[in-house]
Amino acid sequence: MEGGDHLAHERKKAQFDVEAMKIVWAGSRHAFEVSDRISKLVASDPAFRKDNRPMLSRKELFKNTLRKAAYAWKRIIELRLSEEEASKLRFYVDEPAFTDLHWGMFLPAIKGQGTEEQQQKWLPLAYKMQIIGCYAQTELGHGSNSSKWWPGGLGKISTHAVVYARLITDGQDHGVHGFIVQLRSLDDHSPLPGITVGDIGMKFGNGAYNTMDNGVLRFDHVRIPRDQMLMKVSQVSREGKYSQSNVPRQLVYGTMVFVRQTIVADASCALSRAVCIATRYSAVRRQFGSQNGGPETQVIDYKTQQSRLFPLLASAYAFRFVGEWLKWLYTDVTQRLQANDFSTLPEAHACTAGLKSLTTAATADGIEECRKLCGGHGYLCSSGLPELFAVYVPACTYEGDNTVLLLQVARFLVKTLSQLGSGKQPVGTTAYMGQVEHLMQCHCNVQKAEDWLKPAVILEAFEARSARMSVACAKNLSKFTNPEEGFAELSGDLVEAAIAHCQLIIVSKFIEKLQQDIPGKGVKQQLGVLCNIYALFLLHKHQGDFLSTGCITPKQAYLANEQLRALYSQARPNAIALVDAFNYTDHYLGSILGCYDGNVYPKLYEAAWKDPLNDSVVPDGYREYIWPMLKQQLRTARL
Ligand SMILES: CCCCCCCCCCCCCCCCC/C=C/C(=O)SCCNC(=O)CCNC(=O)[C@H](O)C(C)(C)COP(=O)(O)OP(=O)(O)OC[C@H]1O[C@@H](n2cnc3c(N)ncnc32)[C@H](O)[C@@H]1OP(=O)(O)O
Ligand SMILES: Cc1cc2nc3c(=O)[nH]c(=O)nc-3n(C[C@H](O)[C@H](O)[C@H](O)COP(=O)(O)OP(=O)(O)OC[C@H]3O[C@@H](n4cnc5c(N)ncnc54)[C@H](O)[C@@H]3O)c2cc1C
Repeated sequence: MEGGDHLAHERKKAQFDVEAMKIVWAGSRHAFEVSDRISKLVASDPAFRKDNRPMLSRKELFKNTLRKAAYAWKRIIELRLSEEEASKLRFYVDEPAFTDLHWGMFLPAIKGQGTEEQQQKWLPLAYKMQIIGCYAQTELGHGSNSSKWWPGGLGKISTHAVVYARLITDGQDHGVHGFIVQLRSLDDHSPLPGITVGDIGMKFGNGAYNTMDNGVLRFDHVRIPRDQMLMKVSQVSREGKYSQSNVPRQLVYGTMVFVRQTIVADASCALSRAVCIATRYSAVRRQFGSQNGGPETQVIDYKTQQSRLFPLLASAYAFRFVGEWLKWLYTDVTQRLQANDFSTLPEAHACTAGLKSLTTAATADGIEECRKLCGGHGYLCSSGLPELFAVYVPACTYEGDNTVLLLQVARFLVKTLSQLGSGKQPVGTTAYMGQVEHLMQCHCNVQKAEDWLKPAVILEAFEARSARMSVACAKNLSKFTNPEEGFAELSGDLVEAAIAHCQLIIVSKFIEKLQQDIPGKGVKQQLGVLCNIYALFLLHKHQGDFLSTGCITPKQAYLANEQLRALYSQARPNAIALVDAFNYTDHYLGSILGCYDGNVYPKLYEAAWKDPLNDSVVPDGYREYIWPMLKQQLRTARL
């Protein structure tokens, strides 16, 4: 079948209103309209072409990114795009660039940690891109005293950086503070005296994150004017006297709370993109199983394919909703901080750190699973999956290594439990710890598979598992005379307790979403199926935790799995429509396997001939290397 919509028969199977689901996915009608308009704007502009990325050398690739970034900025100004529209434009251009760090970290660091005066001086310059900044925290070695290593945008482009370094006055070390430092001349871009700066080299994958100039930076007797220390949290007077404002020191790390929150929202985008490709292709691909000469089976109909694919589809939706909630939490904590209420900062830190860790790990693994779900063709660059994986996977490391972040969550959980004794009632995402006595001894009430569809049953099982794992850690910790030693010794268990807590957050926010009014025929019902798939898939995957803590019985674990299989069958007819609801353009997906019309094979065939190797029938190098070898073989054969 040439042309036409090869997935039309699949789209007809949908049991819900896809247009209404698009609004739910986008967050609101307004968000949908902005996203739809900007995605089409980018897709229709040849200046944003990206299919040639894997073929370009590093220098060509980087220059191409600079061109795109400058062109995007020009379009933002010409079209008078709002901040929301501009960030959508960046999203659909789909190419990491120095501008990400400028807008995503340099500006927020000044906003969060600069005084009013400092903000007035630096923000207008940064907003007009008259200076370009990056965020320089990580070191080559360790200790905030060797070389900075990794900051994006630093290597070749940034004129300024917010540099994190130890502040020492009168011989006293006051710990790490942020400083605005000019790195390069605003006239000829050469590094200022005493500054050594450059790119750290090629990274994983062709194209991918190599559009970014991650950099190295060294200082040799560089003087930073006193008023360029970010002084909202602490100050140094003209006389060199150090003082602290009446705000928690942890605000120095506030930029990370902001960025981790955006990374969670971004995880749902990356995962949904991979899932969209794998789902469409699974409906197109047929392999084996034909009976009486009929067509072969669509691979999406294999239960094994469904049990690998549908939990990822459900996770994409789950991460979307938890990302939405996290955005609300971040806005709330920001408003509180402005009113000098710091009470929710530890929770915001724990939630952003933990959810960043969980969602990026699941997304990175999920993209790779989607590649495998597409069989051999998934390994072709034209599937879009290799580049997506290569560009995404560092999210497990940047903004805090995922294990290090889970240990931050574990500290927060242990602290929360220890405060129960003093009568402090836990709130927010740890409110369930207030019921710890009940959760330690409750019994799951599931008797038949359908009982697992009750939100209260699911929630109690996840709460009991999380509470019991945290309490077990706290009990074991109390056996150590040195708490830090105990924490180090038990860190493996603590990480698992943190994972259980974060999974509970994601499950509970999905359930809360379903309690809202959701318009559109069948939309809520489909989301209910996905929510149950997400929860029961986790329960099945981690059944060791649920069983060993006595939260469920082996029979109940068996029933959960039985229910999960039934849910996969319910999701099957809706699968294509559920990925159509992401509303991704073919340009954004960048994948032949995931193209909207499903016309995969002719496109794969055509794309192969565009590969530079096929420019000539006989390749370069044939005369030099192959021809002499063939001749040699001929001579040997005659002998
Ligand atoms: C108009 C155009 C628009 C265009 C728009 C374009 C927008 C584009 C947006 C793109 C978004 C950006 C893209 C991002 C790309 C990625 C770039 C990557 C950047 C980085 O990686 S930056 C470096 C990040 N580094 C880390 O994350 C290090 C991880 N380690 C930590 O986080 C450590 O905790 C620490 C280093 C911060 C501190 O360690 P330390 O040992 O000194 O302290 P503790 O861990 O013991 O903690 C002490 C107490 O402080 C609390 N804490 C820790 N961190 C935080 C925090 N962030 N917030 C609040 N509180 C925090 C702990 O809980 C401890 O508290 P306690 O009560 O004392 O126990
Ligand atoms: C693509 C990319 C972009 C980046 N962009 C920036 C940027 O713009 N600005 C910036 O400042 N930085 C940036 N970074 C650096 C990034 O923030 C760090 O790499 C990250 O925080 C991890 O730190 P590390 O590299 O020192 O890893 P390490 O801390 O050395 O981790 C190595 C291993 O040790 C383990 N480990 C470390 N500490 C502990 C512990 N306490 N307990 C148990 N296990 C532990 C980790 O789990 C990991 O397995 C970027 C990194 C990447 C890959």
